[in-house]
Amino acid sequence: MWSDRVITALDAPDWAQAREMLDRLPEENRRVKVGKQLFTRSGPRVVEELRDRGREVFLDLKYHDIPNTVAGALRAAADIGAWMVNVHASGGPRMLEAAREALEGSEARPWLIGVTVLTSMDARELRAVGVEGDPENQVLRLARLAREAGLDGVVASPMEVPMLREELGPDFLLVTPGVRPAGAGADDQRRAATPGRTVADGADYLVVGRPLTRAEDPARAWSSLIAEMDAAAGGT
Ligand SMILES: O=c1ccn([C@@H]2O[C@H](COP(=O)(O)O)[C@@H](O)[C@H]2O)c(=O)[nH]1
Repeated sequence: MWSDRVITALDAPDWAQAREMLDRLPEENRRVKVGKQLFTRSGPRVVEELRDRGREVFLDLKYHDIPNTVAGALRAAADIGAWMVNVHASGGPRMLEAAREALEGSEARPWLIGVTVLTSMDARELRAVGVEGDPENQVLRLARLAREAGLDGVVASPMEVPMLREELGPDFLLVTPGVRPAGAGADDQRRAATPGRTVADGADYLVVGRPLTRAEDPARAWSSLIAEMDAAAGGT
């Protein structure tokens, strides 16, 4: 079902406004993402409220710290019932391995995903933090690290999906923010593509925020997103 492949980013200032966002979207939108702003303001009860409403929660806190600290945070994320969690792959192999080990034996183990290069960054910005070359090379390097450490997949932009599929095979999860319907503004995203292209290229999950949550009619925006995904996959 295409609806299960969309993760809606509930980027709201607090739970009351996140709930309003959710209420304007169809019930079939089962997968949602809680990020730093909402979690920092309203805390773990947001995950509980969303689960009570039948939603699966990608807890997008992008942990990036020493191995021991990341491991502890991930155990806490699993305890509160996150369905998907993530860490920055640039935290390095020992941190990634500690992350994987921390989740072993969790009652309901969340998917563990590595963030590669933020979709807001282009080659110029990467250079500013000391990484030469184009984002694709760095994405591949970090995705390989994530896979070697036993993570389930990576966050990357839609533009890297064909390359990652070819290099890492069909079973490694590709989670893609930076999705923009044709004609929509890119906002602060720099490596973006349309939902149709993202699906046709083989992404597993599309993370979509503002194009849905800031649409005048979020339910209509949802329907056209799903229709575009369906058409791109040949109506399967
Ligand atoms: O590289 C990344 C990693 C995470 N994100 C998050 O995804 C959503 C995208 O929201 P839009 O409104 O559709 O741009 C947002 O919550 C980011 O924190 C990302 O964009 N890029």
